[in-house]
Amino acid sequence: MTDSRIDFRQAKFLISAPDIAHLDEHLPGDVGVEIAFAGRSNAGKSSALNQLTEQKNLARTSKTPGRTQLINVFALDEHRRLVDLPGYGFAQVPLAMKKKWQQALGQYLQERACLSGLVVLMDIRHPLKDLDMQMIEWAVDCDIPVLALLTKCDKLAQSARMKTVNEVRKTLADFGDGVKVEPFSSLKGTGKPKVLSILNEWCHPDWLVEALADAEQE
Ligand SMILES: Nc1nc2c(ncn2[C@@H]2O[C@H](COP(=O)(O)OP(=O)(O)OP(=O)(O)O)[C@@H](O)[C@H]2O)c(=O)[nH]1
Repeated sequence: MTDSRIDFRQAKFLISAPDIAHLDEHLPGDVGVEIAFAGRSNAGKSSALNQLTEQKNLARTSKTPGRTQLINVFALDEHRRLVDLPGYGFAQVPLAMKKKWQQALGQYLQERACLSGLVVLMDIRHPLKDLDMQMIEWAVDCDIPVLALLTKCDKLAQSARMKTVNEVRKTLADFGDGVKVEPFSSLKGTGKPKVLSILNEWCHPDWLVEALADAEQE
């Protein structure tokens, strides 16, 4: 079957890269589908990746913000990958180091042709900071679908959670259908089926489904 659901539990660590030149050197090429996870330091990227793949230690989590400093790539299958990007917006690191990570992040986002979907993770208690908005706007400009994931939703009561979700949906509504907003908790698994369904859809762009069907027929 070419259009079956992706089993995200099969994710395997592939490579940690300081920049995309390193990715180009060590991966078969800028081909297939990559889904990237971006967000402010400490937004919960690594925890979300671990929850979505049901692996405790796939991505390294930390109480210390700014821990994810490299582009970490995980293979889902031969054609699809998940990418944990360096966290942005954390002030308390040496400027030179910060510059280097942000450069790697910008370069990945601008140059990686196989980038097929961007998950922008934001702590539900502090959503839509300037850098988050820049990230979302940039992806929309590049026609890349976005999932704004409001993390740590277990920290808010249901009513406060839905209030924030609705406010963020309202703010991002102008961007159209290409931007979705969902609450998520890595701790409780809240929102997981919805997120997996969106990621699964991104993993099946028409061009890839058609190419795989053609290859199967040959
Ligand atoms: N309560 C709660 N805490 C969470 C959740 N997700 C992450 N955390 C906590 O938030 C902190 C940061 O989580 P990480 O997953 O390491 O965040 P990150 O975005 O990968 O961080 P960087 O490495 O700085 O980029 C850790 O202490 C996690 O345990 C969640 O859903 N609920």
